[in-house]
Amino acid sequence: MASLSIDASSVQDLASKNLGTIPTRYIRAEIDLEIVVTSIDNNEVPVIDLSKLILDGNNSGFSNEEMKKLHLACQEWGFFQLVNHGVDEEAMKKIVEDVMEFFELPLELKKECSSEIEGYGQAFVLSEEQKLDWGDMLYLFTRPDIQRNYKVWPAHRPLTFRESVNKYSSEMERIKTILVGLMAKNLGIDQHKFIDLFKDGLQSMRLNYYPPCPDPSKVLGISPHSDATAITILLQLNEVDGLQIRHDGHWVPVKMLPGALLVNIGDVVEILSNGIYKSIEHRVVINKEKERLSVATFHEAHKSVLVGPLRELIINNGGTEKYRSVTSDEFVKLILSQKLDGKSLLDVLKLKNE
Ligand SMILES: O=C(O)CCC(=O)C(=O)O
Ligand SMILES: [Fe+2]
Repeated sequence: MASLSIDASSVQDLASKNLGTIPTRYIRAEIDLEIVVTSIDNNEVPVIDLSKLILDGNNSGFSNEEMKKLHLACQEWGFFQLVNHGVDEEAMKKIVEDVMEFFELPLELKKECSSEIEGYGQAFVLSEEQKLDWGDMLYLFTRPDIQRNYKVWPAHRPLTFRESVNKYSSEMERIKTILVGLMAKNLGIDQHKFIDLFKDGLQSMRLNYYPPCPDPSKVLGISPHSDATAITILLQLNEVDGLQIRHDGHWVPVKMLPGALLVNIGDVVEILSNGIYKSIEHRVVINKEKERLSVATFHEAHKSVLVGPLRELIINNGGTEKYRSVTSDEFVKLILSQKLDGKSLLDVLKLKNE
């Protein structure tokens, strides 16, 4: 999402200039006050082993215990690390290499990918006063194919960029479908119907680059937010951690396991599930010495889906609907207006009848 109106320069470029002081637009006065939990028992993001949840012919490897763990993770954390996910290793390796290569390109070449909504730049820079995130991104619509706007994809280098994104994006689509099927099972609703809600939904990717910062305690890579999608699957490209998630009133740092994917429930699944699953606030903190890179793959529901609690889940919940229903067009409009006035989308849609 290149700047909608104001051109904030590349943070990567800014950071490379060894500035003595950090420009005030990046400095957050409030961060010091927040509590970060480091290593408290039971305060680690759940780890789910997907190989225990795949139904093979005779069901031999299937673990009900792992299913329960998944259900709890979606209810209480809104996040889980996924291991033994079976994503093609070559596809993982190639996306890592090509995204790294993209951000190493000279600024002029990266800027060729700038545009209004998609492309290279920063998220939603709407005013001169707005605090800025310490990070750059390349934001692309990746699926269905017809949504791709190759004008904002790198044209020449990395040479294999299109191929790598295509392969990785189809792997993410496959994993998303498996996961929503498992969630339906856990929610006690029809798996095929639930999977269909997300079939051919928009998939987009946000390639994130967070440069080191000489005073990391004063900046944020991404401000606290919940994802306005259905499901997000995140890949951290190097060993530098930085993601923190809200849990029990604290910020809990995620220690990414090598090769794992991090999955989180977005606002749409929170709403569809009538609040049984939670879309949790998260933010990114910055490292003093090292850059951090990640790829977030966002999966939306199909645009024909009404974003509102599913009838079966209202009934199971004592008949109380917790959110108002909106069409997907209205939902997109709300995302944009909520960015303008800084309100949480979930708060806007929550019904106050409890
Ligand atoms: O880089 C990360 O770890 C998180 C990125 C994120 O939250 C996002 O792109 O929405
Ligand atoms: Fe996010």
